[in-house]
Amino acid sequence: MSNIYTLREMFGGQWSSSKRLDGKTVIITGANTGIGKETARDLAGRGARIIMACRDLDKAEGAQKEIMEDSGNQNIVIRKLDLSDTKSIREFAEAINNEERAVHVLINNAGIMMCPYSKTADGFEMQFGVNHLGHFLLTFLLIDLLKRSAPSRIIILSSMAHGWGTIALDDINSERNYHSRRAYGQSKLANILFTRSLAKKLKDTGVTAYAVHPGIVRTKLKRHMNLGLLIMWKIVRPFTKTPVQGAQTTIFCAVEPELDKESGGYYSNCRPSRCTRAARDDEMAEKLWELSCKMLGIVWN
Ligand SMILES: NC(=O)c1ccc[n+]([C@@H]2O[C@H](COP(=O)([O-])OP(=O)(O)OC[C@H]3O[C@@H](n4cnc5c(N)ncnc54)[C@H](O)[C@@H]3O)[C@@H](O)[C@H]2O)c1
Repeated sequence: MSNIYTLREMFGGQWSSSKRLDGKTVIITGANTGIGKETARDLAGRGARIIMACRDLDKAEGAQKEIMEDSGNQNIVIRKLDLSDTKSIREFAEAINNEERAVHVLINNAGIMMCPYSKTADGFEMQFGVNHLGHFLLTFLLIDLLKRSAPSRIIILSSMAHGWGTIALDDINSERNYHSRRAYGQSKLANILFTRSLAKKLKDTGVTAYAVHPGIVRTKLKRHMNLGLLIMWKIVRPFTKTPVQGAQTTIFCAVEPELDKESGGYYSNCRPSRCTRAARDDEMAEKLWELSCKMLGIVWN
């Protein structure tokens, strides 16, 4: 990685704000566990209508009940969304477009990390397919509603692991060259490049976009980590964040009024952070945009 992160950037960071979100609607993907669930709990406590976009409805129901009890907010709904299947994404977006008058915050949170090679229902490499392409399509399908709801925000969970990857434009689905750690890095790099392109294309629409590194957080995300990384994880564990701490930068990007004036940046510990040179490559961001549209068979200028 070409970046050096300070200890505070990697492990620290607290932020607090009493800002309310009454009357606002927030969609959070992967809201039944980890960072997504804690984000949902916090924003529910601020009065927002929360749409939990989840793959596993049984797990989501447990989380919904818990969030309702904790926040006293009954305006928490679950909708089925499997980001590894474009049919499911289209069905989810169609329901939202038919049922919701407005969406003020879209939080593209769901993710998988370092899984063995597999493909989505549409034949895309799984990490790129779920972490980037699935959210790219979801954002595309909701963008008109987000524009009509402006001021509105799109928050995309990336990672400091974006430094592990490059975008393999010609070889994105290949099993032959698959490397689980690099593929995760590639998908998280794509998250930042997508955020940058979104900010440019949405200029003057009232819709702003932010990429987030949540820190190193104690969630189930690490289930596919290899031995080397698991040993490293054990060493740094005392310095890692709880899911509540890990949710703070997402919450900051969702509610901080000052961020109305910014778009396209990368945030960690509730402030702008450094990303790698590859993540600031606007030419690559444009190529990735074109590739994503081509793979998904959509036109989005
Ligand atoms: N935990 C960390 O240390 C860390 C560090 C950097 C970035 N992140 C990012 O934060 C985000 C949240 O991760 P987390 O740590 O809370 O992990 P987690 O495993 O606890 O939660 C991930 C969520 O994504 C959902 N998901 C996975 N595949 C899905 C699919 N096909 N369709 C719909 N939902 C799907 C899961 O069901 C789960 O709810 C991810 O994007 C991750 O890359 C996490």
